Amino acid sequence: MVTIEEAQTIISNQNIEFESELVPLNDSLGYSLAEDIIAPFNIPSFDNSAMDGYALCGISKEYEIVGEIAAGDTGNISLNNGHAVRIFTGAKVPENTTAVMMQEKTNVEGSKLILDQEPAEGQCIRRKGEELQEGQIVFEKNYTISPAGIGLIGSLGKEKVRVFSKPKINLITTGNELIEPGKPKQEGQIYESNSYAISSACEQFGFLCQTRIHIKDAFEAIKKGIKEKLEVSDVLILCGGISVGDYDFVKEALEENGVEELFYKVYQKPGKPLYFGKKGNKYVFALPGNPASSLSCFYIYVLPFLQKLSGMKEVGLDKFSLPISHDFENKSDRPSFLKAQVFNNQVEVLNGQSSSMLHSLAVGNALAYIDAETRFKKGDEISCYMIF
Ligand SMILES: Nc1nc2c(c(=O)[nH]1)N[C@H]1C(S)=C(S)[C@@H](COP(=O)(O)OP(=O)(O)OC[C@H]3O[C@@H](n4cnc5c(N)ncnc54)[C@H](O)[C@@H]3O)O[C@H]1N2
Ligand code: MOO
Repeated sequence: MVTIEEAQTIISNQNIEFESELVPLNDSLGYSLAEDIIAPFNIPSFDNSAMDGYALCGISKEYEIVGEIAAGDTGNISLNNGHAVRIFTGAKVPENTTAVMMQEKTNVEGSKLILDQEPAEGQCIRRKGEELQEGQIVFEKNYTISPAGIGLIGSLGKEKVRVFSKPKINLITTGNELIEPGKPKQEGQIYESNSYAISSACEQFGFLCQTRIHIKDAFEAIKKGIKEKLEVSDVLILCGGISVGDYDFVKEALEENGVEELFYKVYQKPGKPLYFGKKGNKYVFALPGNPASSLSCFYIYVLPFLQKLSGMKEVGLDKFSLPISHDFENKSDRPSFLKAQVFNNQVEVLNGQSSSMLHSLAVGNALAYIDAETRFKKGDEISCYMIF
């Protein structure tokens, strides 16, 4: 049995052999860069107008309009003192432009342009290189690509980016009592639901569970399933059958497949029988079958590991310390992750904390971490991991 901190340290200390791939920019959201992105040219790459209006040469209140430049025009026009050209947002400003005046502050009389006020030098001009200079590092390796990041990389003219590959994940659920939703249910059976919760939690954070299979509580079948799925996985997630019952075959089946145990059992509630192991550069999490245990363990242990494997710098759920909105006593002798709701900068620990109960996890948005046998008074600060 290890502590929560020990388990987290074992997970985060794994030496990872990172793989990278070239992906189309459009598919790169949520991936982490496997190389620095360097600006191949200045952004903006030419001085351009920030407004629809007039490019002006010299400081005055009256100008002669001598032409027009639209966005995308490539011509090289040069202005003389007292001249103005009609210009539009994003269009290249002519040489010798002193300033741009937005059209709302101008009056046109024939070819004369009359301003409400004199322009300030340089106003409404976006200068070449003011955002990024050629050769500058735009994003460092390990940057996780956001929508704005995709936009900026696109503006550098790149159509593909080299990113760290995301882990290949497969999921095995076990248990004789479990049947697929949609099928008729007999007394003593329950619907299999953990695979839905875990695979969608993967998706929530940009990971894909390649396959989900279900195996009955039969040692040989579980052993065979692990062998097959381990071959095609970077991370194999099992769910159920990891405790100490006569039909809990997962740990032994992992051993027989040559998986080395990195830890088994964490002093926590829920999720005590959590298992983590490895075979070569493949990793296995065996999550306890109780629905709230498996999903909590996914969030606290599996997610940061998947993110680490994907080359992310910041891993794990967002964590905040917030005041609790009511008195609370954790009666458990184990440190606990409690289903909670963060609202208006306060934390409410929800009813229905049993490891088998998903409703509180489904309507809540956080896991509140509380030490064993601890009392909280309303207003005391409590650590919250945000799950949504
Ligand atoms: N004698 C002991 N018994 C148990 C201990 C213990 O220390 N000593 N630990 C308890 C704790 S804590 C947990 S958590 C569970 C975990 O057990 P398993 O990982 O072996 O899970 P199962 O027994 O297979 O299932 C537990 C529970 O969850 C339901 N389940 C399982 N898989 C699914 C699924 N895919 N979808 C929906 N529900 C699922 C299953 O029907 C059981 O009700 O062990 C305690 N026992
Ligand atoms: O640790 Mo178990 O997950 O309490 O039910």
